[in-house]
Amino acid sequence: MVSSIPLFLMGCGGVGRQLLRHIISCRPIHSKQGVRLRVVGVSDSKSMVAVPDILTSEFHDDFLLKLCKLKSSGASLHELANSGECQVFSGQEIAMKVVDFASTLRELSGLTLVDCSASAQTIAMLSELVNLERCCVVLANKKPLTSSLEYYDKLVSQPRRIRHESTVGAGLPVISTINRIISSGDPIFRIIGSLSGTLGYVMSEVESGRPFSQVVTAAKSLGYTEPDPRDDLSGMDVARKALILARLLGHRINLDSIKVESLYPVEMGPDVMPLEEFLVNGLPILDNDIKKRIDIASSNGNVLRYVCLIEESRCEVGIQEVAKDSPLGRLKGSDNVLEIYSRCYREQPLVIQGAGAGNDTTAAGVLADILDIQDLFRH
Ligand SMILES: NC(=O)C1=CN([C@@H]2O[C@H](COP(=O)(O)OP(=O)(O)OC[C@H]3O[C@@H](n4cnc5c(N)ncnc54)[C@H](OP(=O)(O)O)[C@@H]3O)[C@@H](O)[C@H]2O)C=CC1
Ligand SMILES: N[C@@H](CC=O)C(=O)O
Repeated sequence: MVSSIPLFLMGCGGVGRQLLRHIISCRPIHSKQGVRLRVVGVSDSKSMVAVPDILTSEFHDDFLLKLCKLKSSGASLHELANSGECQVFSGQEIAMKVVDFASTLRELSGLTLVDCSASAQTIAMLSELVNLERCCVVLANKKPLTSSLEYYDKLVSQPRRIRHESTVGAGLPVISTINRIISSGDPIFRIIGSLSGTLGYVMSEVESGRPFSQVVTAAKSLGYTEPDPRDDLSGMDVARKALILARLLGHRINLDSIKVESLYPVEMGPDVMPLEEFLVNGLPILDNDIKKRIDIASSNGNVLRYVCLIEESRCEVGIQEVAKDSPLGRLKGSDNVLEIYSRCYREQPLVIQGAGAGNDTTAAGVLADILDIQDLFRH
């Protein structure tokens, strides 16, 4: 018996495109597992392409590769309008069409909505659709889970139908591990770690002598940063991950209850300075300050790490001086590390460590999540 899983992908940037490539290259593995991933629609910030007949057709792999190539060149999906292989929608039509597809497919097979955008615009639609029978949601995007508690509650109200492993730790098994610990009745009382691939990479590279501005630019081209790297440098991206973990532990808090430390001043923020200007002129202004802070830590025999701490009612993220020879201090490159303390892991924490950012590992995490819900699509 084959599970045919219709997929709608929102966002075809670095992660979304890598997901499509993984889907194509894993076809033989999935076939052995009795699973067929049927991509029926893809959207970017302006347009959406969908198969001509949502009930029966799927995008061919050649079309998906063409789509990836087009998006890698910076073009809009709208340019596929004349290909004769898809329907194209834009603006308000997109959300209406997705809801329409989900309603049509719910009787037959269901639909998996995969959010690989970094947008808040997907939140309302996802939180409604997850409640539609046989509709599943897989997220790399952290924003749906870090907006209001009302949206959060709606999204997690169907736990079998939502997966979001890649929202924290990219491909690392963080969410599934915590869920297992919680389900076993083992109370988690402390989580501490370094949860930003970008900030981990930046700190360890600046330590080895490279200028901050150069390293941030490199992190962006390696696919570690958010679309606007200030989301990482402000600490907000880590704060979102901290909020996802804290809410998973049952803390009824919002983003604004988290103490966050930014690496740049407010006058360089997204509301004040255009991204291009920040990358070209803003970043180099920060080089000396960051180097000075790292040198001071080094003269104490320490290193700087951007640390996330969740403990009882405390939830904070910021720079800390840590011993070079500690689990956090030994981190290199884009690795994340997470220490979980619970009744069973009281003295020696359960430690999860590995690559915490990058298109490849993140897309792999998303794909594993999609496969994890395959049972819901078996007939
Ligand atoms: N990179 C990483 O290491 C990790 C990333 N993530 C998360 O994965 C997500 C994607 O990251 P990444 O691929 O690097 O980001 P990119 O900026 O490369 O891609 C974002 C994509 O989302 C599209 N988009 C924007 N708004 C919408 C919308 N309203 N509806 C549908 N699509 C939209 C963009 O469209 P357009 O092409 O038109 O601009 C673009 O294709 C982010 O939420 C990020 O936090 C999570 C873990 C790790
Ligand atoms: N920008 C993030 C990517 C993963 O969420 C990071 O640097 O960790």
